[in-house]
Amino acid sequence: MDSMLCVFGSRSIQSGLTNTNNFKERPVIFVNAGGGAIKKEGDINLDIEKDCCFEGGDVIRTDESIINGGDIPSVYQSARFGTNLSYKFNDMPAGEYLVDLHFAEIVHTNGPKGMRVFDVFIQEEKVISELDVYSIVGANKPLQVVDVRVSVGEDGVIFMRFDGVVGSPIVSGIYIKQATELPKSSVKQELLLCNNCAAEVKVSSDQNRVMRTNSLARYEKKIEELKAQCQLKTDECHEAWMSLTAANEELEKIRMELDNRFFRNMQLDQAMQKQNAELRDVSRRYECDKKLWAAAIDDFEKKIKMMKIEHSQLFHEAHACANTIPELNKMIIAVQDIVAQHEDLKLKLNEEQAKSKKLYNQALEAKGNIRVFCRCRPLTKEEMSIGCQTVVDFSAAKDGDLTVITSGSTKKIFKFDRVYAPKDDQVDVFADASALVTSVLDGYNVCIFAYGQTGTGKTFTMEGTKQNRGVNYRTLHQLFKIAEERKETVTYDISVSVLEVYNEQIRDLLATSTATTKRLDIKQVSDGVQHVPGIVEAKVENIKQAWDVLQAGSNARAVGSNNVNERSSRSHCMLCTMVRAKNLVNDECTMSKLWLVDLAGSERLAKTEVQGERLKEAQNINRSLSALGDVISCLANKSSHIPYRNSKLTHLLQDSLGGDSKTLMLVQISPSEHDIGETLSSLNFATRVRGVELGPAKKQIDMGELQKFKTMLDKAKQELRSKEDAMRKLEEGFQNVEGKAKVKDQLFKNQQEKFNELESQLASKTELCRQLEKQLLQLSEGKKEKEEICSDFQQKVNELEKKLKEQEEAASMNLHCMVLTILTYNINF
Ligand SMILES: Nc1ncnc2c1ncn2[C@@H]1O[C@H](COP(=O)(O)OP(=O)(O)OP(=O)(O)O)[C@@H](O)[C@H]1O
Repeated sequence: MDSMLCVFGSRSIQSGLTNTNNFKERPVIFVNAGGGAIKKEGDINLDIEKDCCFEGGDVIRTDESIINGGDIPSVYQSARFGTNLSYKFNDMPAGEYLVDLHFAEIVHTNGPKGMRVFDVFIQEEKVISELDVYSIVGANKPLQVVDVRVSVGEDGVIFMRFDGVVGSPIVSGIYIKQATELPKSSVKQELLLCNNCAAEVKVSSDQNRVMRTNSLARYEKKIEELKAQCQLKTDECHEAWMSLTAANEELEKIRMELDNRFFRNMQLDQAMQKQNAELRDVSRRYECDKKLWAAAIDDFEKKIKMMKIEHSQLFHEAHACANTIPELNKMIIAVQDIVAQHEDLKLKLNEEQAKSKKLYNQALEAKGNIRVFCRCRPLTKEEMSIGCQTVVDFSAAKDGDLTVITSGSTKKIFKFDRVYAPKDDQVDVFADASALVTSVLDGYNVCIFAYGQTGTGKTFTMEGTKQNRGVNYRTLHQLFKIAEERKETVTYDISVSVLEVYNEQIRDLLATSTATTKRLDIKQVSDGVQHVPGIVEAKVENIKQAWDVLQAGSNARAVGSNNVNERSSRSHCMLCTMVRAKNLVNDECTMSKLWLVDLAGSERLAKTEVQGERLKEAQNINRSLSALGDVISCLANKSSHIPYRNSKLTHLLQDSLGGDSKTLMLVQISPSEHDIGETLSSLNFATRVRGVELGPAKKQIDMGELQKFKTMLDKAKQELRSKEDAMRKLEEGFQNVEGKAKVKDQLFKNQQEKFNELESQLASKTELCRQLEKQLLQLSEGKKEKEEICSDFQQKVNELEKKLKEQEEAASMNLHCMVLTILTYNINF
């Protein structure tokens, strides 16, 4: 505060107005700036006037209490403030006065310092310089500047001016009092040192004051100049500072750039390391692969060598083969000869087969196309139990003679193709009948039928029992057996039908139940071939299938009657086997039929006493059997008309009776004396058939001729067999040669394919090797490029670092110079 006081003798007090302010000393005026008048009270013997004599400024008041406000704190609760503020007291008697100025900061009570700074001039002399009340005492606290000596001249004016340095000046009170005259002795003599001669000069206070004022003015002027210089230097400093900041910023930028470069460099380093690692890996793999390839190539080369050797071997073999071509040609010619021979032999075979067939047929025909066998059953248990006598003698059965004791010693002799005694079994019967099976397969129609009285064994002979099969089973078995044997040269298509003729009606025993009632007729489909339209023809491929079908037919027959035997004796059971053959050698096709017929009991012929249904049955059986006899008789007599159509039986058998067809009649008889009538009847019927049909001429066939035929047949068969053997051997030889040639050919082909495959593999591997080498080259080039880029970067980074260092040094030099300049300036100052 004291540094702010510009007038000698003035002082400051940091508290409010008190009695100590010497009010008794001739007060002139006390103005309450910005406030009203305050009357003297208590100890204070002072009238304070309301604000007056001012020019400019505004009034401000506060209710805040004034700390250390003294005896009249209200003086500080009001103030005048503002720019261009001044007070002018007129009519003051000339003389010396003391002025007390009272201040309090009641506006900017919360600071900060420097908000209000001002100078105070009295009589145009600065008495207070840059006063900041707040910075000295704070807010709402009084500050007094007292005893500012003022001289009033003749004009009687005291003029006070408040000049703001920062903000507007403020004042709370102005106290003007008359100063006592200072005694002369009290005028203090001061000594001043002469600048020129260094002598001490005595000067009075007033003189000193004037000098001080003058030197103050000089100093102030000097200060102004220094201030201007300082401002200049500050500006320079600012500029230097700004350039330093710019340099720093530039430096920062460069540092950042450097960092970025460094970072990128690091990244590049990493990438390079990675690539180096990859490259190393690739190189390593390349080396491994190279080794593998080298091994593979070695291997391939070895294989190629081997293959070349094989190739040359094959080449030689091929040459050898080529050399053997003439031999091969010879062989081909030989084979062609063989083939020609084979064809010739085939032709001959055909001829021989035809001949054989013809001979066989002739042999059979020699035996007779219609043959009659007679079979006698044994006495039944019942017959034996009642002591029945046998009336049949088989002592000459071997020659086909049969003697029947008719009454007493009367005997009747019958002659047949074969006579079977009761002891003869099914095998014996079939042994003679089996020849006909071959004829069926050769394309001839065959008819085997059993004729005889009921209970004489017709069904036994034809069907037999499960343990002892009859003609039907054995014939079919033989049929399939021969067909199987001939399958290389002939294919057979076999089907069977089962029929029943009862009361002149045909019933299909294989048909379904609804069709059973359907009336069936016989139609001629082609020359002499009879057919029953709508009849079931079951295709069979083996004996089992055929037998199953026949059994199904037998079962169906049983459905028609409660008693099978009863029914069987009153109807004709007819099995028809159709054989369609195709000769694979000459493509000849044939179709033949085998009829196996179990006729109704013949005793009905004689019994005329029956009535009704039985009579009708008997008449029908009678008619059909005599029609059969008539047909056979006419055939034997070679009549122009054969009455086939007189019965369903003969009509059905039309294509199997007569012509080239073979017929075998099995006459079944009973040995019992009780059946002698029926036996003689059957034998007479059979004799009529046989006798008429064969006739004495045919029967007396020349046995020598027959033997000749047989020998010829055997010879032909023998020749055929040997030719067939030779043929087979030739064929085998040819096939052998052909097979060998094929094997060699295939071997050569395989080797060639293998060689080609290996060659293509080698080519692809070489290509792969080439591509990998190229890739490796590219990778090494890439690596080189990247290395170059990296070294470039490194160089740039080095350059930048260098530059940065230089810039840093330059900046620090600049800064150093500036600091030196400022320091020099300050020192000078
Ligand atoms: N050669 C034989 N050996 C043994 N038993 C036989 C012989 N022939 C027939 N029999 C027996 O005689 C009986 C009658 O035979 P089967 O039924 O075959 O006669 P059939 O002539 O067919 O009679 P039907 O005309 O009534 O059909 C059967 O029990 C049969 O076993």
